[in-house]
Amino acid sequence: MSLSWSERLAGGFRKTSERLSDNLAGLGGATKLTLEQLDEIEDALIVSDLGPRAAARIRDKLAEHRFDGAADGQAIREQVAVEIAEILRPVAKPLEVTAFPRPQVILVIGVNGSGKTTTIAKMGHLFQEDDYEVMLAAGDTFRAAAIGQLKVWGERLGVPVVAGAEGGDPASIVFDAVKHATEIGTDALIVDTAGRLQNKRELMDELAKVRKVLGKLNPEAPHDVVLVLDATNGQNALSQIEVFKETAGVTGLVMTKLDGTARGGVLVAAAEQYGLPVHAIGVGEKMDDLRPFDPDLVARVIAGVA
Ligand SMILES: Nc1nc2c(ncn2[C@@H]2O[C@H](COP(=O)(O)OP(=O)(O)OP(=O)(O)O)[C@@H](O)[C@H]2O)c(=O)[nH]1
Repeated sequence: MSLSWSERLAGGFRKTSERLSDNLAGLGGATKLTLEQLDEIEDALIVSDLGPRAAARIRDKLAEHRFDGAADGQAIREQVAVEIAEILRPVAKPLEVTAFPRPQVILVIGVNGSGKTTTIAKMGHLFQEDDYEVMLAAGDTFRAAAIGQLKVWGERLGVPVVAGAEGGDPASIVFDAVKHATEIGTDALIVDTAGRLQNKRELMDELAKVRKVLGKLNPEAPHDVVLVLDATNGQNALSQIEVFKETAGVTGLVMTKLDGTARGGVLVAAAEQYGLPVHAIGVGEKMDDLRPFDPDLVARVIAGVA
């Protein structure tokens, strides 16, 4: 039996929400929380991957809160959901196609295996649902398999894929793709990049070259630099944001693999620490498994009150 969207989402945040619920159980009693209870809640939030900054902020808000009647575990979790939503709401921004002239050029970066290629296909599918014309570019020329994989997704979506040979120059592929997309009036051009972190200098040089070439055709491009993060990496996701922000000028995030054994709480830590837009979240390997990020639902799932 296939699981619903929110059931899968609950899976991805289970580690976070169960830990939080276990640690909040048995708390409460008065209309105001005691200092000791606030300490316990803050600790529970930290061990649930929300990070020290978000945990401290939520603690401060809870300290001011006067509960309606005696605060039990459920009431505390409800209030935690409200405070998490406050942190997440400002970063929830779907990727919008607004570029004029077309195309909107979206560079997609991320470490190998983060789900980058699959996410590109899923993003393309989301755009198609809104009646946008999509084109893909295989700028990850580092691995032949990556080019092949993108072509397969292109066929499934029924969209053109601009690709070159393995080891080819990504900047020239991107140039061809932008030129072609401009000529035929494609709305969104989504570019796969090698995005390897092993060699920062190489990555920076490659992206700088891609930007330079793009600028010749369209000074506004790339319009977006989207970093794909694997939620199963937990706190590592934060250090990836740090590095890619510096090397690639990330403008927004997509978090994938929020289905299996993810530690989704890290999304709250990322929102609090970096404030980068979260465009969408992925909860599976299929085409329609990427959805715009719903901050209120995610907050309630994390707090265990969804
Ligand atoms: N469970 C789950 N698996 C996913 C999700 N997104 C991607 N995957 C899987 O993760 C694996 C890696 O995905 P890719 O899209 O190939 O990742 P990539 O970052 O392009 O990897 P490279 O091509 O090696 O650089 C694949 O097996 C995908 O099916 C998701 O949201 N949930």
